[in-house]
Amino acid sequence: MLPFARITIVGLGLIGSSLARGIRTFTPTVRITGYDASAEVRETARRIDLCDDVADSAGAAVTDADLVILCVPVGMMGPVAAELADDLPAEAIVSDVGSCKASILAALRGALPQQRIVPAHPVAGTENSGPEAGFATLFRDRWCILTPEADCDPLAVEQVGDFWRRLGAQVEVMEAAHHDLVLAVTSHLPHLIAYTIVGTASDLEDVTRSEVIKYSAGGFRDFTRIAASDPTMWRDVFLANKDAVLEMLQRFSEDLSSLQRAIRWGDGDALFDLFSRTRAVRRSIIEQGQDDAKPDFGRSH
Ligand SMILES: NC(=O)C1=CN([C@@H]2O[C@H](COP(=O)(O)OP(=O)(O)OC[C@H]3O[C@@H](n4cnc5c(N)ncnc54)[C@H](O)[C@@H]3O)[C@@H](O)[C@H]2O)C=CC1
Ligand SMILES: O=C(O)C(=O)Cc1ccc(O)cc1
Repeated sequence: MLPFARITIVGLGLIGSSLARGIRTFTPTVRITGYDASAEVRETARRIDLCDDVADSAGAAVTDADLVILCVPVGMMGPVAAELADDLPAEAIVSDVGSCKASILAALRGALPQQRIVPAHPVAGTENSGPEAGFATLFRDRWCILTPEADCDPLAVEQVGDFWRRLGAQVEVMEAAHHDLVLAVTSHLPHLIAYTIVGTASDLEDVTRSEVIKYSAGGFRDFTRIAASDPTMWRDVFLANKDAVLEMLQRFSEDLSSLQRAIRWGDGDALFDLFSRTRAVRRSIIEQGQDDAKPDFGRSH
């Protein structure tokens, strides 16, 4: 039996629209209601028939929901939860898809003190945004990490896990603070590095900059894809996961300094040893089937 009959998605961008498409494809009997603060996005959602209903307010979207999934930028999770609180059925489960978890859990709990809340983070995405960027298979063979409070109703956790498995995801349960530390190094720091490198290149004087574009290949090009990610989303992630990101950035800076020293003193062995270790990391990722050979971006939309 399906865990939920009526699902409301708040925020119809990349992740919200991928959820709507995934639900339609893999659990077609589920009734989907959508809401987005942007009238333009609501209009697009209606035009492309993303949901069964598109409501004109957050409250109206949730009145008969079994599951409400918040798919808005991290900094808007608390305000949106407060906006719909009065219209939420007492038995509805509230979830979200935010990229960091501890601050969102605190914000949702503050706005919805009595509600069953099962936060989630699908570790799947692209650099694109908006209702037309999503696709049904985005979550297939990707992790979805659930970070419920210790005293959360186990049935609610099981039902939300069941929901994500039906979209093709592999589900893991973890403490919110631990999630934030792990994702700080595997996702947030890489984005910060990409923003920095592309920013540094674009600060170069005009002539050089045109050469940067002309000869951009391999590594730099890969960084530009990540650095094209949504500015609102990533501003919120860094502000919300400040402590974990600063901790990982400190370690990264120390490691970068030691590489700088190895280059300055011609310590080829140090460089070779590190590059051999990192090559092994890449190979073990590929062996586990989490590689770019089956990327999010290359999937059929
Ligand atoms: N983009 C990615 O690759 C991934 C994003 N996430 C998380 O998913 C969430 C959504 O990200 P995307 O879908 O990529 O962003 P997006 O920018 O494509 O969509 C966000 C949508 O939320 C709407 N919105 C903003 N404030 C709102 C409010 N107060 N009420 C209702 N709607 C509102 C916007 O109008 C927009 O349509 C973020 O929390 C992000 O951290 C999680 C995994 C991957
Ligand atoms: O586009 C990429 O390379 C990503 O890393 C996608 C992504 C962005 C944010 C997340 O919280 C999870 C996945």
